[in-house]
Amino acid sequence: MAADTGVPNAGRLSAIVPEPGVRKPDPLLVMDQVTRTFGGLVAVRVEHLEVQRGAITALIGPNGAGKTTLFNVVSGFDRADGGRWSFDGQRLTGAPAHRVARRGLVRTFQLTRTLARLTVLENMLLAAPGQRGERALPALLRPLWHGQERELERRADELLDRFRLGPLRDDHAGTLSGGQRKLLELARALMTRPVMLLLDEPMAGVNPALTQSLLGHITQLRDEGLTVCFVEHDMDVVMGISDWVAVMADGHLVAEGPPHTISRNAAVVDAYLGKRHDEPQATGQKEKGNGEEKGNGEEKEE
Ligand SMILES: Nc1ncnc2c1ncn2[C@@H]1O[C@H](COP(=O)(O)OP(=O)(O)OP(=O)(O)O)[C@@H](O)[C@H]1O
Repeated sequence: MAADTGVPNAGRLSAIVPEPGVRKPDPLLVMDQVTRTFGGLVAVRVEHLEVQRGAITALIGPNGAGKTTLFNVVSGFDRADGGRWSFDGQRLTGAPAHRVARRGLVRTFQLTRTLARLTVLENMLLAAPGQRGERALPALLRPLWHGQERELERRADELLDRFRLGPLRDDHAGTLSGGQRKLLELARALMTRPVMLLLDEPMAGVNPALTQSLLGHITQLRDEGLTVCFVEHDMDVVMGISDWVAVMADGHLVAEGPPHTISRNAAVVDAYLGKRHDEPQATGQKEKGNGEEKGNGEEKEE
C-alpha cells in the first residue's frame, strides 16, 4: 500500500484517525467552509479538508458529488460563494488561476487542454509563463524563441524526455494519442515547477499500459516531494497509488482514510449505492486492435 512505502510525509498519515475533516500532520492545502452553489443546487459544501504535503490524495465520489467544482474553486478557475482556503500557510481564498499557479498549485483538466495545432514543444512552452490566456500565446511565443527563453526550452525538452515524448516534440499535439496527450498534460503542468498538482481524472480514457506508465510517473513525482491530489473513478487506480482517500457525496466530504479502509466505510457505501460509476470521459477514446488510443484531433478548450 502506498501509505507504507516509507515516504516520510505520506507514511505519517497512517497514524491518523480516518474521519472527515481530520487534521493532518503537515497540511499543504487547507479548506474551510468552502461553498459553491448553482442556483438552488449546492454543488460543494466542504466544512474542513486538509491535504497532506508530499502525499498522493485521491478525491473520489459518485457523479455530481462536487469533486471537479471543488478543484475549480481552489485553483481559481471558479468562484466560491463562501469559505476560505490556504496553501502552504498563506491565504489563497479567491485568488485567480494564474496567481494560484504562480504560488505552486497547478491543476490539469478532465478534457486535456493541449492545443492540437501547436507542436508538443509549443504546448510545453505556453504553459511556462503561468498558464495565462492561452489564446494570446501564439503572439507571445515568437519572442520565446529568442533570448532568455532558451532555459524554458531546455526544461521542456528535459520533461518531454522524462515522459518519453521527446521524439514527438515537433509534432502537432493533435496527432498524439489520447494517452500521449495525458502525458503531455502532466509534463506541461510541471513546467512551472509546481509544489502541488490537482489532476482531474488523469487516467480517463487511457489504455492499461499507459495507465501504468502514468501511475509510475505520479508515484515518482510524489517520491520527489510533489504533493498530488487527483480525482478518479477507477478504484484500482485509487487503491494502487493513493496514500489517502477523501470521499465526497452531494457536495459534502463524507469520509476520509487510507485506501484500504475506504471501501469498507459505511458512508462511502451509502454514497455509491444506486449511483452509477462514470464512463471514461470524452478524450482518448480507445481504438480497437493496436491497444493504443487516439484523440479526435481537435481539443475542446475550456
Ligand atoms: N457550471 C455549472 N452550472 C450548473 N451546475 C453545475 C455547474 N458545474 C457543476 N454543476 C453541478 O454541480 C454538481 C457537482 O458537479 P461536479 O462536476 O463538481 O461533480 P463531480 O463530482 O466532479 O462529478 P463527475 O464525477 O461526474 O465529474 C453537479 O450536480 C453538477 O451538475
